[in-house]
Order: sequence, then C-alpha cells, then structure tokens
Amino acid sequence: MTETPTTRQAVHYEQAEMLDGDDLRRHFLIEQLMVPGRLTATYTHYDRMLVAGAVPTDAPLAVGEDLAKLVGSATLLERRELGLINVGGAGRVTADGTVYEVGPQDALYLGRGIASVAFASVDPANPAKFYINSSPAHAAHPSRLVTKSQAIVKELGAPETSNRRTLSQYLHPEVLPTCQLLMGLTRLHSGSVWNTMPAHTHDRRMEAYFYFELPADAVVMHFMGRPEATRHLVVRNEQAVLSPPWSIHCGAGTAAYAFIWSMAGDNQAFTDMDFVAMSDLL
Ligand SMILES: O=C[C@H](O)[C@@H](O)CC(=O)C(=O)O
Ligand SMILES: [Zn+2]
Repeated sequence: MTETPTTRQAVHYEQAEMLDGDDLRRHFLIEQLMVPGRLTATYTHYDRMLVAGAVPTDAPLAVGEDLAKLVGSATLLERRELGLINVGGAGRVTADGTVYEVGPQDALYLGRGIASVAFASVDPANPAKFYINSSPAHAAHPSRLVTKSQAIVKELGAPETSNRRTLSQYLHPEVLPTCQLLMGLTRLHSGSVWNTMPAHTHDRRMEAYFYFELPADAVVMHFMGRPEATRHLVVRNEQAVLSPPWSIHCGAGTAAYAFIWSMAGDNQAFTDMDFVAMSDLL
C-alpha cells in the first residue's frame, strides 16, 4: 500500500521569511516517512525530487500506479532514477526480477527504465526501513547495490568543535554513474552534535536531510534559511527536511545521531558549495 502521496511546492525565501513555525514545518519538514507496512511518498518541486520511506512487514510493498500517475508516466522510473539506503533490518528489493539483498546501511541504485520495484523485509519482526529518493533522469545507468563497505568514507570535524563525524558517500560519481542523484550518510561520533558547520549553500542543487538514530527523547535543532536570515526546525527521529537552493542546512542534536543527505540538480560536484563565513550568519 502506498499512502496518498503529498506534494510540496517550491517556496521563495521572501515567502519563507514571513512564515510562522507551523507553516515552516508544513513546507519544509516531512514528519511521517517510516510507517510499518506502508510506502509513504512526498513529491517536491525542488528539482522534482521524490522523498519516500518504505517499511515492509508481512508482505512486500510494490511501487504502484499512484506514484506513476504522480509523475505522469506509465511507471515511476520510466523517466527517473531511484536511490535508497536501508536504515532498518535486512531488506530485499526486487527490480524487474532481479533480487538485491540490501543489508543494514547498504544502498541501492535503480536506473531509468526499471518497470517493477518491490520492497521486502527479510525478517518482518526486524523490518527493513528504506529511505528512498528519486529524481528525473536523462540516461539509463546500470542498477547496482552499493554496500556500506563500498562507500567513500570521509572523516570530518573535531571533538573540540562538537562536530566529529564520519561521512560515507554511496551515490557519488567516483562510486557509480547516476544522472542527478547524490546520496550519502553522515554519522556523528558520541559527544559530537553539530553537522555541517560552517554552513553552506549550493544554489545549483537542492538537498534533503533524513535524520535517524536519534534517541526517543532527543531532537535535532535543524537550521535553515538564507545565511543572513536563519530559522530553525525541531526535528525528531526519522523525519526529513527539505532544503531549498537558497537555504543553509545544518543542525545540532541534543545527542549524537545520523542522517542521510541527498541532492539533485545541475551538477554532481560534491565540493561545489558556497561556504558561509561565521561572521555572516544572522
Ligand atoms: O552538500 C553536502 C551536504 O550538505 C552534506 O554532505 C553535509 C554533511 O553531510 C556533513 O557536513 O556532515
Ligand atoms: Zn549541502
């Protein structure tokens, strides 16, 4: 079953800067992604990125006609590519008859043209949780499993600045070709809470953050907005934030956490960021 997909319109910063907290959440926070037995999808008008979560339990969850209809094609991936990272127990994805064993923290890339996709859990008592992104694709690149050990690992930050973290690049041009999608996972080390500070923007690409591994009573204060007009969103476990091209995206947790970042847009140069000087943040 797919929950009725919802659409998020693109918002100009002139409008965003007039919103109160409730409206800011309504536009930029996706609160419900991981619902047992459901596939939950949000269609965004930021580079047409689709943000979805699938938690298969007793029966597999198939990508159905509602998502194809949402993007106006015969199947969801007729003109799109898809990337996912499993943040739950062992999972299994079947794509046009090929079965991919997607273990915890493994990623899967499905290229343009794959007609049928179904998500399953190996053990329904410890279900897989697939965090899924899809964006328009101009070419058909081969589908591929990218295991945790195949990702490019970068060690960032320092304990002194409370931002010691390990970044793993899964969908990245040096790992495999994709059209637009870039995806990776950043995990904060115990005692570190800040991600992506100093902050940056990249007008060329949108970004989505999916926060997970937060203790039940912990939150991430996620900061967004133009560098000179920052706002915050209180984010809980397994919620996602949409970052428009004009927005910084960074956060501080009340405990350590992990998040999946993903981008789509004009280029795939991970390092193409406009860093914001600390003195310019307001
Ligand atoms: O454009 C890149 C993204 O914001 C993230 O990769 C940043 C991140 O994961 C981190 O600093 O930990
Ligand atoms: Zn970024």
